[in-house]
Amino acid sequence: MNIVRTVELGPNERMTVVADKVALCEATAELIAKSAQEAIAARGRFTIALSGGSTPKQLYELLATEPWRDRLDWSKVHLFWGDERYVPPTDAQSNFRMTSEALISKISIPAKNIHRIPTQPYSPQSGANKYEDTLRALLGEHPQIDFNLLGVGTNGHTASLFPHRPTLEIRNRLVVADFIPEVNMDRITMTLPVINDSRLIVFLVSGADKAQVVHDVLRGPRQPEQLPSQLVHPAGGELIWLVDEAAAELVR
Ligand SMILES: O=C(O)C(O)[C@@H](O)[C@H](O)[C@H](O)COP(=O)(O)O
Repeated sequence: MNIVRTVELGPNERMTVVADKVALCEATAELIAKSAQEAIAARGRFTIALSGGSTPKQLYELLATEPWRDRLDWSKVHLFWGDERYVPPTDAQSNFRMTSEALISKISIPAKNIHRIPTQPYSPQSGANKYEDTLRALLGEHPQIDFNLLGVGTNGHTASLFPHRPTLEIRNRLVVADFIPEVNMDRITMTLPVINDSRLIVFLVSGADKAQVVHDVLRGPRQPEQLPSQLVHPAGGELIWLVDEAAAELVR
């Protein structure tokens, strides 16, 4: 991993800065491969929650090429999603569709290892309920996902936990649905307890347009209602902000 600098953010939390988006994807792929190896050795499988958005797409494409494709034992990898847009899986906005095109269609992974968030024909709320059941059935009452990949929006949202939404307060559900006025869409999202119980949480952030929000989340005053990403702190695991130089510019 070609690290430019590392910033300690707190116990079990750090920011790792790499040069650019290419280096960011390489570094994340390396982290995924290492976590997968450890999880499979310890527990026989690797569970990863994927995110949507433009940044991860390039990462998924990279994971589908050598050497990464062969380094991962896909038969023991279980794919989950941290959030989904409430659209059919064939829709251009679907996180599942994006991941399918970039990664799933190019690797050999058993269908039973792919756990997508249900959308239509279910309602948003029943899709969320069904996904919660899936998580409970596969991972128990208090799921500990091995690797939770997150992004941050320029407004501070992460997964589909948006500023000032009641979902930020929910502690007794694993998955919820929420209509997000600013994007005019229903979303289904893992809640903070699930995210924070993950063994490793990784924020993947790239580009100068993210520099201000990265600064505000990590160094600005605590205002979690405004900046939901400030609520992400591992309960017992580790948190890494993997950021390229342009996005890390304002954090010293
Ligand atoms: O489905 C989504 O849109 C997300 O999971 C979302 O939380 C995303 O991670 C951020 O909006 C950052 O997205 P970018 O990486 O595209 O900026």
